[in-house]
This record gives sequence, structure tokens and C-alpha cells, in this order.
Amino acid sequence: MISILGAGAFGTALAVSMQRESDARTVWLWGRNADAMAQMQASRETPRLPGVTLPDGLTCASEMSALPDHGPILLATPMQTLRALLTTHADQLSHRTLVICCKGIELSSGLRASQVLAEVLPDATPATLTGPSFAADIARGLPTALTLACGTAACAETLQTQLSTHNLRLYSSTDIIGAELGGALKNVIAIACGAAIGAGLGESARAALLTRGYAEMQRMAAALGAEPETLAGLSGFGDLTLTCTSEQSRNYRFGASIGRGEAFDPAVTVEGAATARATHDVATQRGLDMPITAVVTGLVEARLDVATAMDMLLSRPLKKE
Ligand SMILES: NC(=O)C1=CN([C@@H]2O[C@H](COP(=O)(O)OP(=O)(O)OC[C@H]3O[C@@H](n4cnc5c(N)ncnc54)[C@H](OP(=O)(O)O)[C@@H]3O)[C@@H](O)[C@H]2O)C=CC1
Ligand SMILES: O=C(CO)COP(=O)(O)O
Repeated sequence: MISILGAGAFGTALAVSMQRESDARTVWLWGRNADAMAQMQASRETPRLPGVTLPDGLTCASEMSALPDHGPILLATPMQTLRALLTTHADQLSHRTLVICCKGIELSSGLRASQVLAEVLPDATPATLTGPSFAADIARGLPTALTLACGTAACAETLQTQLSTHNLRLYSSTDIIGAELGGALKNVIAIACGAAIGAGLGESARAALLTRGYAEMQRMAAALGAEPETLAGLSGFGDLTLTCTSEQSRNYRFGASIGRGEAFDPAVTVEGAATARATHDVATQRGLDMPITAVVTGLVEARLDVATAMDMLLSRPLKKE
């Protein structure tokens, strides 16, 4: 049995993928909106994934009291809602294996998702599922490879087997820190790349931001105890590449709207916006040089325009690569 909390684009896409593959699996998808979940259960579709049919066997529910009592639970709500979700449902979640699917750093604390989980539910077993994948691609059954990280190799391999499908290929890891930081920090760099393209600064500027942004990600990951090879893998370099180069990315599109001086729909989930500030604060506390993250924070908070931000980056002292 697989349970998924959060019936947005990603939670639903994972549910569709994991249920479609096998009658032997049963997937239970929970969302907080009772009307929307009843509608999904009856119509077998969702406005978050147009054109996708929910497979037979997938249960859509809004009552946490019906949470299956065994199997892993995937958490697929936005990062800044994670603590509230865990706190509200602490009784049902406290001793379970919880697979975090959100990407970000908590704004109020500067903590990674598994650190928030450890604070709220110290008896739960944390894992993370992250890497380059758009919900629409997963839901359509297109090939995707992700990282599944857990504290022990045995746990990671068990989850890898339980959650992989033919088209959703999971690689196991024991480096939760690296996997989480890769997924969180790449969104900040994607905003920078979107802003550069939106402002007409060109593909070369985007490549520079992506590469120097990757250097910032590696710098912070090393300071926080991640393994360097994790950042070079799917959850770091892989997801950075996807998100900084695709119009499908909401973080990239948000950055592009800043670059063009246009408004962006505040209802759209843009994890990199809060994570830029959270990361900038952690970098400042630790004395880490993260200039791209700093200017993205200024752009998101409308304290900087793109021209000033680029000028700040370009006028820094020349240095070794
Ligand atoms: N979309 C993608 O391609 C990918 C997304 N992710 C990550 O997955 C996470 C979720 O993103 P995504 O599904 O796309 O976002 P969406 O905006 O599509 O959906 C977010 C979902 O979270 C629910 N939600 C929000 N706040 C709460 C809360 N306090 N309690 C319970 N549920 C809540 C929303 O409910 P409601 O509908 O009622 O508002 C909605 O169903 C993000 O961290 C994202 O980075 C990772 C990989 C790919
Ligand atoms: O994380 C993602 C792809 O791996 C989704 O990116 P966005 O949240 O920017 O759409």
C-alpha cells in the first residue's frame, strides 16, 4: 500500500504513475479539499493534470482517518506547509516511514524538510524523493529518473523497490542532506536563469548563472555536510539543468516574468521564492559566499531590478574559477 498526502500536480502524478503500473499496488491519495477529492474520485480526472485519466484502483480521499495503516507515506505539499501538515496529523504519522517530496528550505527556521520532520515527529522514519521530473511528464508515463534517499541503505533500497515503476526509475542514496539541498537550491538558480532570459540577457548569461549557481549549491552543500557526488547527480545537477532550461518550470517562468517586468499569478506554487530568502539567511549566518542567491532574494522581494542585479554580479572582483 502506498499513501500520498497532497493532491496537487506532483502528488497526483506520482499516484497515477504508481497505480497505473501494477494491480498489485494500491495507492491512496489524500487532499485537504473534500469537494475536490470527491470530484476526482467520481470523474477520474483533475484540473491539475489536464488530459490524464486516474487509473482504476487509485482511491482519492479527504478523510485522514481512512489513512492506510501500513506502507510508506509520501508527502507532496509545498515546503512552507510541511510543518503544519505534520503537526495537524501527528497522531496518524508519528511512527511511519515518511517520504518527503517537497523541495525547499523552511523560511521561518532555515531547516531542510527532514529536519522539520525530525522536530515534529522524531519517531518517524524520514526519506526523500527528489530529482528532475515534471508532474505532467510522470503522469503521461514518460521516462523519468529520480533519487530516493533514506538514512540507511536497507531502508533506501526497500523504498526504491516499493516505489519504482517501469518509467519512474529510482536510484537509491543514503545522503538525505545532499538530495534535499539539490532539490531546494536549484529552484533559486532557476529563478535567476528565468530572469536573465526574460530580460533578454541571452543564453550565454543563462549558462553562466546555471554554472556559477551550481558552484553556490556545492558550496552550501559541502558546508552542511552533504556528499559532493550527490550534488553531481539527479537531485542536484540533473534537476538544476531541467529547471533552468524549461518553460515547464514554474520557478523558471516566475523568474522570466520578473525579467520581463510582468506580474505572476500568486496562486502558482513557486518554491524558490521563499527558499531564496531562507538560503540567503543560512548563507549569511555561515559566512558562505552565495551572490546569485543574494540577488535572487532581492529580485523576489522587489528590492532589485534585473539590470542592477546583473551589475552587482558582474562588478564583483575577478577571481579564480
Ligand atoms: N509539479 C512538479 O512538477 C513537481 C513538484 N515537486 C514538488 O512537490 C511539491 C508540491 O508541488 P505541486 O504538487 O506541484 O504543487 P501544487 O501547487 O500543484 O499543489 C499543492 C498541493 O498542496 C496542497 N496544500 C497546500 N497547502 C496545504 C496544507 N497546508 N495542507 C494540506 N495540503 C496543502 C494544495 O491543496 P489545495 O489544492 O487545496 O490548494 C495542493 O493540492 C513542491 O515542493 C514541488 O517543488 C517536485 C517535483 C516535480
Ligand atoms: O521540481 C521540478 C522539476 O524537477 C518542478 O519545477 P517547478 O516547481 O519549477 O515547476
